[in-house]
Amino acid sequence: MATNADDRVEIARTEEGGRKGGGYAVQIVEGEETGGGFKLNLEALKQVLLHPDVVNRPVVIVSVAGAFRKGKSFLLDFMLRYLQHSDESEWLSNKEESLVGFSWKSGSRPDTNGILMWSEPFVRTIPHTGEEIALLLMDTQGAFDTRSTVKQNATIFALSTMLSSIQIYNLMSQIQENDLQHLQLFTEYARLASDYLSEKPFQSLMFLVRDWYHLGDNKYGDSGGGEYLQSVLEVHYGQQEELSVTRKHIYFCFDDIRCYLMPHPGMKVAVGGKEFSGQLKHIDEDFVDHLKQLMPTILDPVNLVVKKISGNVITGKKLVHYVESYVKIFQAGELPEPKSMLEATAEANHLAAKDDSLDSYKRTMDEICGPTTPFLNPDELAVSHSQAKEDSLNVFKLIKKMGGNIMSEKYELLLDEEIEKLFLDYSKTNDNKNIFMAARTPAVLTTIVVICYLSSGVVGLISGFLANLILILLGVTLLLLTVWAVSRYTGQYRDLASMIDSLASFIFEEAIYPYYKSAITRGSRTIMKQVVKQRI
Ligand SMILES: Nc1nc2c(ncn2[C@@H]2O[C@H](COP(=O)(O)OP(=O)(O)OP(=O)(O)O)[C@@H](O)[C@H]2O)c(=O)[nH]1
Ligand SMILES: [Mg+2]
Repeated sequence: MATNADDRVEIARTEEGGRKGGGYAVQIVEGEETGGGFKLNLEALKQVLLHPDVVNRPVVIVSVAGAFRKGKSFLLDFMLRYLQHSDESEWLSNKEESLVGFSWKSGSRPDTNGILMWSEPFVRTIPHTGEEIALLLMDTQGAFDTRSTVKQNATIFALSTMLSSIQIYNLMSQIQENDLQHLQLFTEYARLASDYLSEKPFQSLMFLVRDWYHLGDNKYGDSGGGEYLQSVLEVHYGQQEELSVTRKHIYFCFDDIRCYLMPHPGMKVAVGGKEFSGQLKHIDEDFVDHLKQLMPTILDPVNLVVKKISGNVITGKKLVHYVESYVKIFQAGELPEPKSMLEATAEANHLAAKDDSLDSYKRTMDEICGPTTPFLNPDELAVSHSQAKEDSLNVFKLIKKMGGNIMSEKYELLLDEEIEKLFLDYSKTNDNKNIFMAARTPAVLTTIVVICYLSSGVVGLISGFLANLILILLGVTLLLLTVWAVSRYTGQYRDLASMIDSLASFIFEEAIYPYYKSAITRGSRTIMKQVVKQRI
């Protein structure tokens, strides 16, 4: 029973046998076969949410999510049957009827793809407010199947949590710590996407534990579930921080959290087979009895929770816009990539190793050229840097890390880059300690002032205009020198002082230093010639 819209199973509209209504599963979100993405089927979404019974009515959306192959769609089809019967005593009376609606199947291969909604809404009246609402059912792709990435699983779970007002977290046998961790990861992803970081973002959550065996601990049903949930989600003094953080996060995310413990449905249901198509005659009585109790616990109008976003009641029409914008957020690639446990641990290992190695480099370099040490010859500094870098890379290699060579190479490159950046800072600090370097700007500017002053006198004999120009240059240079001195003294206008430093460096490198060098060379040549002459 595939769930593609092309070969969907349709329930023909009927008023007979106590069952009223029909419909079929509509694919709202479709997972892509390759590339790991998914796409929104806007027309299908509008078909459900702009249905005349839904468009202007507040909606209640009941979603079932959780790991794959755990009877989610099977359960939803019982919800459908319950909702399509007006008489509660009758809905489970036909023992031969096949279970139809959302596609379900036995076997080990995943079935449901993306997110589906039932095409027909159920209009109900909330007793205490008298409000008429449209109830919609939502089926989701099972998480952790062999074809989906962590991101796809997180996206499907997050989207169904963001869109539903009652999320049923379907689990097998018990609630395990990894189930809570996944719920934390997925709801955190949903919280990021919905931007509701400071308020309770989601409404009702029900842990539905299938195949509950531990009757000695807790009884089946709502009250047994409540006690069990309390023991699992308890936050107490002395609890390890990691465990209490997960629990606090879950409590924070939902307005209301419940749990229901379901009995095993019997081997015919669990194993499946050709003659089993969901008929009640093959299902254990205990399970059927609890279906009778579970359905009103979730679907009785007294227990329905109207969909609200930021405190505002959401109608079908409004929900279309929310779905569109939520899907865009997930597709835009702006959210951080959710990681598998191994990936996250390996990344944390590598980050810690990189930080330790960087610290080792900093310690060595601080000893050699830290703020309290005197100026060091730049060539010697470069040699010390190479040695410290090599030692630091060795520290990184020696630390045991999870994640393999490819990840290590990536972080080694990062470490290398960060060390080189640090070296630039160390070089700059070292240069600043050189008093000749520090005096370069005032020396260059004073030289220009003196040259201008002397040359203006000589040039004044030939041209008054040129002499005036030189005096203007002298004035400007004096002004720059004053600004530079004030900035260096007061620590203000540092950008301006840096610009003057750069200008002075440029003049020194391009105009003064070449003359100075050639003068020195010429001078030494003359001295050498005189020495040679004297010797001859
Ligand atoms: N053990 C056990 N099996 C169940 C239960 N309910 C349904 N099943 C069986 O589980 C199998 C899978 O049912 P589905 O409803 O297709 O499961 P699903 O979680 O929707 O699976 P995916 O769509 O692949 O995620 C079927 O063989 C059902 O008969 C249950 O409560 N306990
Ligand atoms: Mg399914």
